[in-house]
Amino acid sequence: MDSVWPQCLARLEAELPADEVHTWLKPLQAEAGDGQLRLYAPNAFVVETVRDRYLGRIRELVAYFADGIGLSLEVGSLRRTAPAAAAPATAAETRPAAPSTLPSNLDSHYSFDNFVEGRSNQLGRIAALQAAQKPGDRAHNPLLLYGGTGLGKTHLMMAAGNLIRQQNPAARVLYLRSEQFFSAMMRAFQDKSMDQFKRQFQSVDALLIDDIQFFAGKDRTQEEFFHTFNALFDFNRQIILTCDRYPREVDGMEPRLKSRLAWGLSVAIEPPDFETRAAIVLSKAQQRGVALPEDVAYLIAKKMRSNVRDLEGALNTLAARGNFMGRAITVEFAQETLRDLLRAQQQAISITNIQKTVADYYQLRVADLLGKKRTRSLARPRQMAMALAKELTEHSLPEIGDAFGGRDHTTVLHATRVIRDLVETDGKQREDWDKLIRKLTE
Ligand SMILES: Nc1ncnc2c1ncn2[C@@H]1O[C@H](COP(=O)(O)OP(=O)(O)OP(=O)(O)O)[C@@H](O)[C@H]1O
Repeated sequence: MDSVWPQCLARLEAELPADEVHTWLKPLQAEAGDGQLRLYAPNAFVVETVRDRYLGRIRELVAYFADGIGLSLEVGSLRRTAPAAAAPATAAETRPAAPSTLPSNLDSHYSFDNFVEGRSNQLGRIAALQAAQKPGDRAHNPLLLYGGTGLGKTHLMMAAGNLIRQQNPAARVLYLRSEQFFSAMMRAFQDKSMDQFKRQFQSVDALLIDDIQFFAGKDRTQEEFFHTFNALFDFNRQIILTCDRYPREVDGMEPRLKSRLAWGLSVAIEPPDFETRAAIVLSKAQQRGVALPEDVAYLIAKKMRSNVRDLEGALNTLAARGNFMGRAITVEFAQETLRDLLRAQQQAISITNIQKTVADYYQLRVADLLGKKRTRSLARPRQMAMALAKELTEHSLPEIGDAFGGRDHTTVLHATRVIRDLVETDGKQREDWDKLIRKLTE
Protein backbone atom coordinates (compact mmCIF):
# COMPACT_ATOMS: atom_id res chain seq x y z
CA MET A 1 0.00 0.00 0.00
CA ASP A 2 2.85 2.37 0.85
CA SER A 3 3.96 2.34 -2.75
CA VAL A 4 0.60 3.49 -4.15
CA TRP A 5 1.32 7.19 -3.96
CA PRO A 6 4.88 7.01 -5.33
CA GLN A 7 3.50 4.97 -8.23
CA CYS A 8 0.74 7.49 -8.87
CA LEU A 9 3.20 10.35 -8.64
CA ALA A 10 5.58 8.71 -11.10
CA ARG A 11 2.71 8.36 -13.57
CA LEU A 12 1.58 11.94 -13.03
CA GLU A 13 5.14 13.16 -13.55
CA ALA A 14 5.13 11.47 -16.91
CA GLU A 15 1.80 13.00 -17.86
CA LEU A 16 2.02 16.56 -16.58
CA PRO A 17 4.37 19.52 -17.02
CA ALA A 18 7.17 19.45 -14.46
CA ASP A 19 6.27 22.80 -12.89
CA GLU A 20 2.70 21.68 -12.21
CA VAL A 21 3.90 18.52 -10.53
CA HIS A 22 6.42 20.50 -8.55
CA THR A 23 3.94 23.17 -7.45
CA TRP A 24 0.86 21.09 -6.72
CA LEU A 25 1.63 17.41 -6.37
CA LYS A 26 5.09 17.15 -4.83
CA PRO A 27 4.04 19.13 -1.72
CA LEU A 28 1.41 16.48 -0.93
CA GLN A 29 2.25 14.03 1.80
CA ALA A 30 0.71 10.58 1.66
CA GLU A 31 -0.27 8.13 4.34
CA ALA A 32 -1.70 4.72 3.57
CA GLY A 33 -3.48 2.44 6.00
CA ASP A 34 -6.87 1.02 6.95
CA GLY A 35 -7.83 0.65 3.32
CA GLN A 36 -7.34 4.38 2.78
CA LEU A 37 -4.82 6.62 1.04
CA ARG A 38 -4.77 9.98 2.80
CA LEU A 39 -3.21 12.94 1.02
CA TYR A 40 -2.23 15.97 3.09
CA ALA A 41 -1.73 19.38 1.50
CA PRO A 42 0.10 22.31 3.11
CA ASN A 43 -2.87 24.68 2.76
CA ALA A 44 -6.37 25.14 1.40
CA PHE A 45 -5.21 26.53 -1.94
CA VAL A 46 -3.35 23.39 -2.74
CA VAL A 47 -6.35 21.30 -1.71
CA GLU A 48 -8.62 23.30 -3.93
CA THR A 49 -6.34 23.28 -6.92
CA VAL A 50 -5.55 19.59 -6.64
CA ARG A 51 -9.22 18.80 -6.26
CA ASP A 52 -10.20 20.95 -9.23
CA ARG A 53 -7.46 19.92 -11.59
CA TYR A 54 -5.97 16.59 -10.64
CA LEU A 55 -8.16 14.64 -8.26
CA GLY A 56 -10.12 12.86 -10.98
CA ARG A 57 -6.92 11.55 -12.53
CA ILE A 58 -5.44 10.69 -9.12
CA ARG A 59 -8.56 8.67 -8.33
CA GLU A 60 -8.21 6.71 -11.54
CA LEU A 61 -4.55 5.96 -10.83
CA VAL A 62 -5.23 4.92 -7.24
CA ALA A 63 -7.93 2.55 -8.46
CA TYR A 64 -5.51 1.18 -11.01
CA PHE A 65 -2.65 0.55 -8.59
CA ALA A 66 -4.72 -0.52 -5.54
CA ASP A 67 -8.26 -1.24 -6.52
CA GLY A 68 -10.80 -0.75 -3.76
CA ILE A 69 -8.91 1.59 -1.44
CA GLY A 70 -10.40 4.93 -0.43
CA LEU A 71 -8.88 8.30 -1.10
CA SER A 72 -9.04 11.53 0.91
CA LEU A 73 -7.44 14.93 0.50
CA GLU A 74 -7.22 17.48 3.27
CA VAL A 75 -5.13 20.27 4.73
CA GLY A 76 -2.55 19.01 7.18
CA SER A 77 0.65 17.05 7.43
CA LEU A 78 1.70 13.56 8.37
CA ARG A 79 1.17 12.90 12.01
CA ARG A 80 4.66 11.53 12.43
CA THR A 81 6.27 14.71 11.08
CA ALA A 82 4.00 17.19 12.84
CA PRO A 83 2.33 15.76 15.87
CA ALA A 84 1.36 19.21 17.11
CA ALA A 85 -0.85 19.79 14.09
CA ALA A 86 -2.80 16.74 15.09
CA ALA A 87 -6.17 18.13 14.19
CA PRO A 88 -5.74 19.44 10.70
CA ALA A 89 -8.63 21.40 9.33
CA THR A 90 -10.11 19.26 6.63
CA ALA A 91 -10.73 20.72 3.26
CA ALA A 92 -14.42 20.37 3.89
CA GLU A 93 -14.09 22.53 7.00
CA THR A 94 -11.78 25.10 5.49
CA ARG A 95 -13.43 25.82 2.21
CA PRO A 96 -16.88 26.97 3.20
CA ALA A 97 -15.56 29.07 6.09
CA ALA A 98 -14.91 32.05 3.87
CA PRO A 99 -18.31 32.45 2.23
CA SER A 100 -20.29 31.77 5.35
CA THR A 101 -18.57 34.39 7.49
CA LEU A 102 -17.50 36.84 4.83
CA PRO A 103 -20.22 37.96 2.45
CA SER A 104 -18.92 39.28 -0.86
CA ASN A 105 -20.25 42.82 -0.15
CA LEU A 106 -20.52 43.44 -3.86
CA ASP A 107 -23.18 45.87 -4.99
CA SER A 108 -24.69 44.41 -8.13
CA HIS A 109 -25.71 47.84 -9.44
CA TYR A 110 -22.16 48.59 -10.47
CA SER A 111 -21.36 47.25 -13.90
CA PHE A 112 -19.25 48.07 -16.92
CA ASP A 113 -22.44 48.70 -18.86
CA ASN A 114 -23.47 51.63 -16.69
CA PHE A 115 -19.99 53.12 -16.50
CA VAL A 116 -19.50 56.02 -18.92
CA GLU A 117 -16.14 55.98 -20.60
CA GLY A 118 -14.10 59.11 -21.34
CA ARG A 119 -10.46 60.10 -21.73
CA SER A 120 -10.12 60.42 -17.97
CA ASN A 121 -11.11 56.87 -17.10
CA GLN A 122 -10.54 54.91 -20.31
CA LEU A 123 -7.41 53.11 -19.13
CA GLY A 124 -8.91 52.31 -15.74
CA ARG A 125 -11.99 50.86 -17.36
CA ILE A 126 -10.10 48.64 -19.75
CA ALA A 127 -7.72 47.48 -17.01
CA ALA A 128 -10.61 46.56 -14.70
CA LEU A 129 -12.41 44.79 -17.53
CA GLN A 130 -9.34 42.76 -18.41
CA ALA A 131 -8.71 41.88 -14.77
CA ALA A 132 -12.29 40.59 -14.60
CA GLN A 133 -11.99 38.66 -17.84
CA LYS A 134 -8.68 37.03 -16.90
CA PRO A 135 -8.50 37.15 -13.13
CA GLY A 136 -5.07 36.55 -11.69
CA ASP A 137 -3.20 37.23 -14.93
CA ARG A 138 0.17 38.73 -14.03
CA ALA A 139 -0.33 41.57 -16.50
CA HIS A 140 -2.83 43.15 -14.14
CA ASN A 141 -2.30 41.59 -10.77
CA PRO A 142 -2.52 43.46 -8.54
CA LEU A 143 -4.62 46.07 -10.28
CA LEU A 144 -4.46 49.40 -8.55
CA LEU A 145 -6.85 52.21 -9.45
CA TYR A 146 -5.92 55.54 -7.97
CA GLY A 147 -7.23 59.08 -8.12
CA GLY A 148 -9.37 61.68 -6.37
CA THR A 149 -12.62 61.13 -4.58
CA GLY A 150 -15.85 60.32 -6.38
CA LEU A 151 -14.26 59.57 -9.74
CA GLY A 152 -15.49 56.00 -10.21
CA LYS A 153 -12.77 53.82 -8.66
CA THR A 154 -15.18 51.87 -6.48
CA HIS A 155 -17.59 51.59 -9.40
CA LEU A 156 -14.94 49.98 -11.60
CA MET A 157 -13.70 47.71 -8.84
CA MET A 158 -17.21 46.47 -8.06
CA ALA A 159 -17.96 46.09 -11.78
CA ALA A 160 -14.90 43.85 -12.07
CA GLY A 161 -16.00 41.81 -9.04
CA ASN A 162 -19.50 41.41 -10.42
CA LEU A 163 -18.20 40.32 -13.80
CA ILE A 164 -15.86 37.75 -12.24
CA ARG A 165 -18.84 36.23 -10.47
CA GLN A 166 -21.04 36.41 -13.51
CA GLN A 167 -18.47 34.42 -15.47
CA ASN A 168 -17.86 32.00 -12.66
CA PRO A 169 -20.67 31.89 -10.11
CA ALA A 170 -18.57 29.70 -7.82
CA ALA A 171 -15.81 32.32 -7.58
CA ARG A 172 -15.40 33.80 -4.15
CA VAL A 173 -15.04 37.53 -4.56
CA LEU A 174 -14.62 39.64 -1.49
CA TYR A 175 -14.97 43.43 -1.43
CA LEU A 176 -13.96 45.41 1.63
CA ARG A 177 -13.16 48.97 2.48
CA SER A 178 -9.74 49.10 4.10
CA GLU A 179 -11.32 50.05 7.45
CA GLN A 180 -13.33 46.83 7.30
CA PHE A 181 -10.17 44.83 6.75
CA PHE A 182 -8.68 46.62 9.74
CA SER A 183 -11.74 45.95 11.96
CA ALA A 184 -11.90 42.30 10.94
CA MET A 185 -8.26 41.97 11.86
CA MET A 186 -8.73 43.69 15.23
CA ARG A 187 -11.66 41.43 16.01
CA ALA A 188 -9.62 38.38 15.12
CA PHE A 189 -6.87 39.62 17.44
CA GLN A 190 -9.25 40.05 20.32
CA ASP A 191 -10.92 36.70 19.70
CA LYS A 192 -7.55 35.04 19.22
CA SER A 193 -8.73 33.78 15.87
CA MET A 194 -5.98 35.12 13.63
CA ASP A 195 -5.54 31.74 11.97
CA GLN A 196 -9.12 31.75 10.87
CA PHE A 197 -8.78 35.37 9.74
CA LYS A 198 -5.82 34.45 7.58
CA ARG A 199 -7.55 31.39 6.17
CA GLN A 200 -10.64 33.34 5.26
CA PHE A 201 -8.80 36.09 3.49
CA GLN A 202 -6.31 33.85 1.84
CA SER A 203 -8.91 31.52 0.43
CA VAL A 204 -10.77 33.94 -1.80
CA ASP A 205 -10.51 33.97 -5.58
CA ALA A 206 -10.50 37.75 -5.84
CA LEU A 207 -9.88 40.30 -3.12
CA LEU A 208 -11.02 43.88 -3.66
CA ILE A 209 -9.91 46.46 -1.12
CA ASP A 210 -11.06 50.06 -1.38
CA ASP A 211 -9.13 53.14 -0.23
CA ILE A 212 -5.93 51.53 0.93
CA GLN A 213 -4.54 54.93 1.89
CA PHE A 214 -6.19 54.19 5.25
CA PHE A 215 -3.58 51.50 5.84
CA ALA A 216 -1.00 54.28 6.21
CA GLY A 217 0.64 54.25 9.61
CA LYS A 218 -1.12 51.02 10.65
CA ASP A 219 1.88 48.73 10.67
CA ARG A 220 0.20 45.58 11.87
CA THR A 221 -2.61 45.92 9.32
CA GLN A 222 -0.07 46.42 6.58
CA GLU A 223 1.81 43.38 7.69
CA GLU A 224 -1.31 41.20 7.65
CA PHE A 225 -2.30 42.62 4.33
CA PHE A 226 1.19 41.94 3.04
CA HIS A 227 0.89 38.26 3.95
CA THR A 228 -2.59 38.02 2.48
CA PHE A 229 -1.33 39.71 -0.63
CA ASN A 230 1.58 37.30 -1.01
CA ALA A 231 -0.57 34.24 -0.49
CA LEU A 232 -3.15 35.38 -3.03
CA PHE A 233 -0.59 36.55 -5.51
CA ASP A 234 1.36 33.29 -5.37
CA PHE A 235 -1.81 31.41 -6.19
CA ASN A 236 -2.77 33.75 -9.00
CA ARG A 237 -5.82 35.13 -7.26
CA GLN A 238 -6.85 38.54 -8.51
CA ILE A 239 -6.22 41.51 -6.23
CA ILE A 240 -7.82 44.87 -7.00
CA LEU A 241 -7.10 47.91 -4.87
CA THR A 242 -7.98 51.57 -4.90
CA CYS A 243 -6.13 54.48 -3.38
CA ASP A 244 -6.76 58.21 -3.37
CA ARG A 245 -3.26 58.82 -4.76
CA TYR A 246 -0.34 56.91 -6.17
CA PRO A 247 0.70 54.67 -3.25
CA ARG A 248 4.32 55.77 -3.42
CA GLU A 249 3.08 59.18 -2.39
CA VAL A 250 1.25 57.84 0.67
CA ASP A 251 3.26 58.56 3.79
CA GLY A 252 3.35 55.79 6.33
CA MET A 253 2.99 53.00 3.79
CA GLU A 254 5.64 50.31 4.16
CA PRO A 255 8.21 50.27 1.34
CA ARG A 256 7.88 46.51 0.78
CA LEU A 257 4.13 46.91 0.40
CA LYS A 258 4.59 49.82 -1.97
CA SER A 259 6.92 47.75 -4.07
CA ARG A 260 4.45 44.83 -4.16
CA LEU A 261 1.72 47.17 -5.34
CA ALA A 262 3.90 48.19 -8.23
CA TRP A 263 4.21 44.61 -9.50
CA GLY A 264 1.01 44.65 -11.48
CA LEU A 265 -0.74 47.52 -13.13
CA SER A 266 -1.44 50.93 -11.61
CA VAL A 267 -3.82 53.21 -13.43
CA ALA A 268 -4.82 56.76 -12.62
CA ILE A 269 -8.48 57.78 -12.82
CA GLU A 270 -8.65 61.45 -13.68
CA PRO A 271 -11.49 63.91 -13.20
CA PRO A 272 -13.82 63.65 -16.20
CA ASP A 273 -13.79 66.33 -18.86
CA PHE A 274 -16.87 68.30 -19.80
CA GLU A 275 -18.17 65.86 -22.42
CA THR A 276 -17.80 62.89 -20.11
CA ARG A 277 -19.50 64.75 -17.27
CA ALA A 278 -22.44 65.57 -19.51
CA ALA A 279 -22.64 61.97 -20.75
CA ILE A 280 -22.58 60.69 -17.17
CA VAL A 281 -25.43 62.98 -16.11
CA LEU A 282 -27.51 61.95 -19.12
CA SER A 283 -26.81 58.29 -18.52
CA LYS A 284 -27.69 58.48 -14.81
CA ALA A 285 -30.88 60.36 -15.67
CA GLN A 286 -31.85 57.71 -18.17
CA GLN A 287 -31.16 54.89 -15.70
CA ARG A 288 -33.41 56.58 -13.16
CA GLY A 289 -36.12 57.39 -15.65
CA VAL A 290 -35.67 61.15 -15.15
CA ALA A 291 -36.62 63.29 -18.17
CA LEU A 292 -33.55 65.50 -18.37
CA PRO A 293 -33.10 67.77 -21.39
CA GLU A 294 -29.59 67.92 -22.81
CA ASP A 295 -29.18 71.63 -22.08
CA VAL A 296 -29.75 70.96 -18.38
CA ALA A 297 -27.17 68.16 -18.46
CA TYR A 298 -24.71 70.60 -20.07
CA LEU A 299 -25.45 73.20 -17.44
CA ILE A 300 -24.74 70.76 -14.62
CA ALA A 301 -21.65 69.42 -16.37
CA LYS A 302 -20.30 72.92 -16.97
CA LYS A 303 -20.81 74.14 -13.45
CA MET A 304 -19.99 71.05 -11.45
CA ARG A 305 -16.59 69.71 -12.18
CA SER A 306 -15.24 68.41 -8.95
CA ASN A 307 -16.46 64.84 -9.00
CA VAL A 308 -19.11 62.51 -10.29
CA ARG A 309 -20.71 62.05 -6.90
CA ASP A 310 -21.60 65.77 -6.88
CA LEU A 311 -23.03 65.49 -10.38
CA GLU A 312 -25.25 62.68 -9.19
CA GLY A 313 -26.21 64.72 -6.16
CA ALA A 314 -27.30 67.61 -8.40
CA LEU A 315 -29.32 65.28 -10.59
CA ASN A 316 -31.01 63.69 -7.58
CA THR A 317 -31.91 67.10 -6.17
CA LEU A 318 -33.43 68.16 -9.47
CA ALA A 319 -35.36 64.93 -9.88
CA ALA A 320 -36.72 64.99 -6.34
CA ARG A 321 -37.70 68.67 -6.45
CA GLY A 322 -39.21 68.39 -9.92
CA ASN A 323 -41.23 65.42 -8.81
CA PHE A 324 -42.36 67.06 -5.61
CA MET A 325 -43.39 70.29 -7.31
CA GLY A 326 -44.79 68.57 -10.37
CA ARG A 327 -42.53 70.62 -12.64
CA ALA A 328 -40.58 69.66 -15.74
CA ILE A 329 -36.83 70.01 -15.45
CA THR A 330 -35.82 72.97 -17.57
CA VAL A 331 -32.71 75.17 -17.53
CA GLU A 332 -34.60 77.84 -15.53
CA PHE A 333 -35.86 75.29 -13.05
CA ALA A 334 -32.33 73.85 -12.69
CA GLN A 335 -30.78 77.28 -12.17
CA GLU A 336 -33.37 78.12 -9.57
CA THR A 337 -33.16 74.78 -7.78
CA LEU A 338 -29.40 74.42 -7.82
CA ARG A 339 -28.71 78.13 -7.23
CA ASP A 340 -26.93 77.69 -3.92
CA LEU A 341 -25.04 74.65 -5.05
CA LEU A 342 -23.87 76.35 -8.25
CA ARG A 343 -22.97 79.53 -6.43
CA ALA A 344 -20.95 77.61 -3.89
CA GLN A 345 -18.97 75.96 -6.70
CA GLN A 346 -18.52 79.25 -8.50
CA GLN A 347 -17.56 81.31 -5.48
CA ALA A 348 -14.69 79.13 -4.57
CA ILE A 349 -13.09 79.76 -7.93
CA SER A 350 -11.90 83.30 -8.38
CA ILE A 351 -8.91 84.40 -10.43
CA THR A 352 -7.13 85.33 -7.20
CA ASN A 353 -7.77 81.89 -5.86
CA ILE A 354 -6.40 80.32 -9.04
CA GLN A 355 -3.27 82.46 -8.93
CA LYS A 356 -2.61 81.52 -5.33
CA THR A 357 -3.21 77.82 -5.90
CA VAL A 358 -0.99 77.74 -9.00
CA ALA A 359 1.77 79.68 -7.24
CA ASP A 360 1.66 77.26 -4.28
CA TYR A 361 1.67 74.27 -6.57
CA TYR A 362 4.79 75.38 -8.44
CA GLN A 363 6.32 76.89 -5.29
CA LEU A 364 6.38 80.40 -6.68
CA ARG A 365 5.11 83.74 -5.44
CA VAL A 366 1.88 85.18 -6.86
CA ALA A 367 3.93 88.25 -7.80
CA ASP A 368 6.02 86.02 -10.10
CA LEU A 369 2.91 85.03 -12.01
CA LEU A 370 1.85 88.62 -12.44
CA GLY A 371 5.31 90.01 -13.23
CA LYS A 372 7.06 90.49 -16.56
CA LYS A 373 9.83 87.92 -16.36
CA ARG A 374 9.57 85.36 -19.13
CA THR A 375 11.87 82.61 -17.98
CA ARG A 376 10.43 79.20 -18.75
CA SER A 377 10.08 78.31 -15.08
CA LEU A 378 7.68 81.25 -14.73
CA ALA A 379 6.10 81.38 -18.17
CA ARG A 380 4.58 77.90 -18.09
CA PRO A 381 2.94 78.22 -14.64
CA ARG A 382 1.65 81.63 -15.70
CA GLN A 383 0.10 80.15 -18.84
CA MET A 384 -1.34 77.35 -16.75
CA ALA A 385 -2.94 79.85 -14.39
CA MET A 386 -4.43 81.88 -17.25
CA ALA A 387 -5.80 78.77 -18.92
CA LEU A 388 -7.34 77.64 -15.64
CA ALA A 389 -8.94 81.05 -15.19
CA LYS A 390 -10.52 80.71 -18.63
CA GLU A 391 -11.64 77.15 -17.92
CA LEU A 392 -13.00 77.64 -14.43
CA THR A 393 -14.43 81.15 -14.31
CA GLU A 394 -16.84 83.17 -16.39
CA HIS A 395 -14.35 86.01 -16.87
CA SER A 396 -13.60 87.25 -20.38
CA LEU A 397 -10.14 87.09 -21.96
CA PRO A 398 -9.47 90.84 -21.41
CA GLU A 399 -10.55 90.56 -17.77
CA ILE A 400 -8.19 87.66 -17.24
CA GLY A 401 -5.39 89.56 -19.00
CA ASP A 402 -5.97 92.52 -16.68
CA ALA A 403 -5.86 90.29 -13.62
CA PHE A 404 -2.47 88.97 -14.75
CA GLY A 405 -0.58 92.23 -14.59
CA GLY A 406 -2.38 93.97 -17.46
CA ARG A 407 -1.63 91.48 -20.24
CA ASP A 408 -3.32 91.62 -23.61
CA HIS A 409 -6.27 89.30 -24.30
CA THR A 410 -4.34 87.65 -27.16
CA THR A 411 -1.72 86.54 -24.63
CA VAL A 412 -4.45 84.83 -22.63
CA LEU A 413 -5.85 83.20 -25.75
CA HIS A 414 -2.38 81.97 -26.71
CA ALA A 415 -1.88 80.56 -23.18
CA THR A 416 -5.13 78.62 -23.30
CA ARG A 417 -4.19 77.10 -26.68
CA VAL A 418 -0.68 76.18 -25.58
CA ILE A 419 -1.96 74.53 -22.42
CA ARG A 420 -4.74 72.68 -24.21
CA ASP A 421 -2.18 71.19 -26.63
CA LEU A 422 0.20 70.29 -23.84
CA VAL A 423 -2.53 68.61 -21.83
CA GLU A 424 -3.29 66.43 -24.84
CA THR A 425 0.31 65.51 -25.59
CA ASP A 426 2.38 65.74 -22.42
CA GLY A 427 1.67 63.41 -19.50
CA LYS A 428 3.35 65.63 -16.91
CA GLN A 429 1.41 68.72 -17.98
CA ARG A 430 -1.81 66.73 -17.99
CA GLU A 431 -1.08 65.54 -14.47
CA ASP A 432 -0.39 69.13 -13.33
CA TRP A 433 -3.58 70.31 -15.00
CA ASP A 434 -5.72 67.58 -13.46
CA LYS A 435 -4.23 68.07 -10.03
CA LEU A 436 -4.77 71.81 -10.14
CA ILE A 437 -8.35 71.40 -11.32
CA ARG A 438 -8.92 68.99 -8.46
CA LYS A 439 -7.37 71.34 -5.90
CA LEU A 440 -9.51 74.21 -7.14
CA THR A 441 -12.77 72.36 -7.42
CA GLU A 442 -12.85 69.89 -4.56
N1 LIG B 1 -17.67 57.17 -15.53
C1 LIG B 1 -18.74 56.96 -14.74
N2 LIG B 1 -19.88 56.51 -15.24
C2 LIG B 1 -20.98 56.33 -14.46
N3 LIG B 1 -20.98 56.56 -13.12
C3 LIG B 1 -19.85 57.01 -12.56
C4 LIG B 1 -18.67 57.23 -13.33
N4 LIG B 1 -17.70 57.68 -12.50
C5 LIG B 1 -18.24 57.73 -11.29
N5 LIG B 1 -19.53 57.34 -11.31
C6 LIG B 1 -20.48 57.29 -10.18
O1 LIG B 1 -20.07 58.28 -9.24
C7 LIG B 1 -20.29 57.83 -7.92
C8 LIG B 1 -19.00 57.89 -7.15
O2 LIG B 1 -18.11 56.96 -7.71
P1 LIG B 1 -17.19 55.99 -6.83
O3 LIG B 1 -17.85 55.72 -5.52
O4 LIG B 1 -16.83 54.83 -7.67
O5 LIG B 1 -15.95 56.95 -6.59
P2 LIG B 1 -14.54 56.67 -5.94
O6 LIG B 1 -13.53 57.11 -6.94
O7 LIG B 1 -14.44 55.28 -5.47
O8 LIG B 1 -14.54 57.67 -4.72
P3 LIG B 1 -13.95 57.54 -3.23
O9 LIG B 1 -12.48 57.61 -3.38
O10 LIG B 1 -14.54 58.72 -2.54
O11 LIG B 1 -14.41 56.23 -2.69
C9 LIG B 1 -20.84 56.42 -8.03
O12 LIG B 1 -22.23 56.46 -7.91
C10 LIG B 1 -20.46 55.98 -9.44
O13 LIG B 1 -21.43 55.10 -10.00
